[in-house]
Amino acid sequence: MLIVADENIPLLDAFFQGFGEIRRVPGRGIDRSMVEHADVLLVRSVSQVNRALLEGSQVRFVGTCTIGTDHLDLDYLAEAGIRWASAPGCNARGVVDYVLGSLMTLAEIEGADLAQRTFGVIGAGQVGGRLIEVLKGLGWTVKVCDPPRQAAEGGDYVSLEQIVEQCDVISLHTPLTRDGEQPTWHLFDEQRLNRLKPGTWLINAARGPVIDNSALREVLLEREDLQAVLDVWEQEPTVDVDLADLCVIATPHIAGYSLDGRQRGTAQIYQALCDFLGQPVEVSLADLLPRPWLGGITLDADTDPAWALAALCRSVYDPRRDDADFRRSLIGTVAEQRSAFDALRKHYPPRREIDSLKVRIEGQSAALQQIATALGATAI
Ligand SMILES: NC(=O)c1ccc[n+]([C@@H]2O[C@H](COP(=O)([O-])OP(=O)(O)OC[C@H]3O[C@@H](n4cnc5c(N)ncnc54)[C@H](O)[C@@H]3O)[C@@H](O)[C@H]2O)c1
Ligand SMILES: O=C(O)[C@H](O)[C@H](O)COP(=O)(O)O
Repeated sequence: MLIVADENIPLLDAFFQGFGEIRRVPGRGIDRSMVEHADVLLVRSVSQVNRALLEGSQVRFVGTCTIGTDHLDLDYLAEAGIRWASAPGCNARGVVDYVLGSLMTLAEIEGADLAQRTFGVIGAGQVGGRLIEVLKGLGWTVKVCDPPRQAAEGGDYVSLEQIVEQCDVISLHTPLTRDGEQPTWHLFDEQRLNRLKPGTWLINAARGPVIDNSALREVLLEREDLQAVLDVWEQEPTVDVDLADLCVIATPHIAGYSLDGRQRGTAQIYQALCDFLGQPVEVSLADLLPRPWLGGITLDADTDPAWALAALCRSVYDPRRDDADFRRSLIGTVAEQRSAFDALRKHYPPRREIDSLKVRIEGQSAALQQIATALGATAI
């Protein structure tokens, strides 16, 4: 069996060498000649998987080691009888850590009390759902907009307009969709961006085109009260440098790049391939994932809760370094910037998720206990 795989998928040998030959290819430059003799194609979000790539090939299984599936032409895969799998939720915690780290930075820059802000989460799936749990666990006010979920299950949801009118912080966690009843392409267009409350913080770690990037650039130029955090870009790896300059935090699509999340994505696709081939699952991620790096943090019961929250979040992930690295890369020609975007992602320094953090509180403090529990840290 020939497996053609994006060279940036971690643990390829550990999970897939038992199936046959693994041929590594550059994900962004993948073409027909590279896949025509493959039985299995393993990709990440930078490969467009469609008729143009696969027609005439012998590929029977496509696995994307990512949450997002907008780079797969699912209609074509169904029509061609090609089985596909993604890795739902694999790096959701990493994205939550990114949003939390960004909030700590925004609060510091703006001198804001996060507990006094109203949070709006758009999309309550794997990422948004976990984020909502953390924000509510911290005792903060959260409004949620997810029309598809609302239609399917009912529940305590608000409209997009209510989010725009009532929330001080808006975090986007929808898939990128262009069709259907609730398309998310340019969900935040010029009109909607202009209606944001004064002083709104807008965070996008979903997919770039969920916000009309040109409109956002113009609105940010006009309205200095707004603050934007962007991890994803409409034309990535090409970045609108003027827009990046106007953002408080700008990063090269690394929100979900925790070591745990990336390895979990590979493990999920390995399991899906075993299922497709009717083979037993023999390799376990638990045997491969490094032990947590941060043994534990001890907080004295008198620690100021706001300080403790920022310290815990930042001990896990602080986006300021990624922001600085990214801004340094936004020089030279567009071609140089595009390859720098990919290089920052390819050589991304490993980081762990907050789930692996252990917290011990010396003495009794309900406030600190609430923070540790909300973050998902393990009590020791
Ligand atoms: N930046 C990163 O590194 C990174 C990492 C992981 C995931 N992502 C992206 O984050 C997004 C969310 O991922 P997820 O795993 O939570 O997806 P998910 O499919 O689990 O959840 C998405 C939710 O959005 C809802 N939704 C769909 N259309 C909507 C609309 N018009 N308005 C409001 N809600 C809508 C769905 O009903 C669903 O509940 C995806 O775009 C994914 O590709 C980015
Ligand atoms: O969809 C996802 O899982 C994320 O956006 C993922 O982090 C993208 O990473 P890439 O596949 O581009 O390496």
